[in-house]
Amino acid sequence: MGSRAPKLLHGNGNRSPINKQSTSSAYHYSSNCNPTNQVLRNLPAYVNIVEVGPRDGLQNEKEIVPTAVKVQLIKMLVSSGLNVVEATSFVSPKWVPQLADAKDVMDAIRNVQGARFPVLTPNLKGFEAAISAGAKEVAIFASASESFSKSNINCSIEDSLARFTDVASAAKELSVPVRGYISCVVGCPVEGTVPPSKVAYVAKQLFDMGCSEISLGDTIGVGTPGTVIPMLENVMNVVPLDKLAVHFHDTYGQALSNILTSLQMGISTVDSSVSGLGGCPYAKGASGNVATEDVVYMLNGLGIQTNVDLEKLMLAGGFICKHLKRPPSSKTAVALSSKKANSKL
Ligand SMILES: CC(C)(COP(=O)([O-])OP(=O)([O-])OC[C@H]1O[C@@H](n2cnc3c(N)ncnc32)[C@H](O)[C@@H]1OP(=O)([O-])[O-])[C@@H](O)C(=O)NCCC(=O)NCCSC(=O)C[C@@](C)(O)CC(=O)[O-]
Repeated sequence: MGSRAPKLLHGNGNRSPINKQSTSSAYHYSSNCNPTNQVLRNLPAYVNIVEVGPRDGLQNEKEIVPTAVKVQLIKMLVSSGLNVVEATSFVSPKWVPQLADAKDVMDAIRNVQGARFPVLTPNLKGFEAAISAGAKEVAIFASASESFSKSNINCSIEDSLARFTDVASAAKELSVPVRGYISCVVGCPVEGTVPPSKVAYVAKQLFDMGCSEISLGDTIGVGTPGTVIPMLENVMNVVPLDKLAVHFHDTYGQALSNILTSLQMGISTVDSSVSGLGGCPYAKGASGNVATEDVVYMLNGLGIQTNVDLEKLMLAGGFICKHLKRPPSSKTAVALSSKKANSKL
């Protein structure tokens, strides 16, 4: 069913609006990529970045981040040009206390223009609360690993799919788009290797229930191109390529290579988290998401449009890291701050 032919090729024009990107030489080394190069020619001309920092990035933080700081972070991310910012989750506050202020966050960003603000909803209760709070898009989150499904949402994969069918039907009635996540697409902290066929099975279920996009999450960051390619091939056999996104954590430093591989296979939607914040509270040992700054830096280098101004994005990363009392941790922020420090010597 899924076509392997990439939709957006270098030099083929673009469906998405493109703002001016930062071209300051400190932030951007211009691309000399030849779009006819064999290796590069399947790359998309535009990559849609789904910024998950305010949700995935913060959900694991022990100290409660004040609502005003979350709202300021979201506003700074939007002003950097990111046009999809996952804002929060309508989950049980007992399970994820950090996001107990979901309604307040949504109230505060109600009038922010220029971006979509999807939110996570694990069940109908969460969906109804999200819609009452003004959410226009939601996301449901399944797993390809039985053990992770139980630890993350306290039910089996099949039970979760039944719950998500209810959410997807309620969303359809209101014409609310639903994103479907799948966790543990290559590995599970308990079960180890996850078979690609299992990921494809869950992906097909989510697609059939009406998900407009399916994000494939390497929750514990164990994937390499060697495991990501067969997983994507299996999923692409059952879900159209343009409905797929990738979501990599960077535990083993493989996230950017996995993203590049995914782009070469025709994916053009990538999740990432400002300053590499994140980690799932129910995936012990998993490190943060790939940093949005590093994704943008790589895409700039490849001459791929993103809409994102790297300089403004780094201000957002600096802002949240200052609040969390830790240095910005994207490779790009570290490199540019040491470059600045050296230039002052
Ligand atoms: C799914 C449940 C709710 C089941 O939790 P449960 O305890 O099995 O559910 P329950 O139906 O028995 O309800 C227990 C209590 O929670 C309440 N409740 C029930 N639902 C809600 C709701 N929506 N909002 C607020 N409250 C809710 C419910 O009202 C009740 O309250 P009580 O009577 O005890 O006072 C729970 O397990 C949960 O909230 N889990 C969320 C875990 C989570 O957010 N994990 C992180 C997100 S997934 C992720 O990060 C991975 C991803 C997406 O980024 C991709 C990747 O990297 O892999």
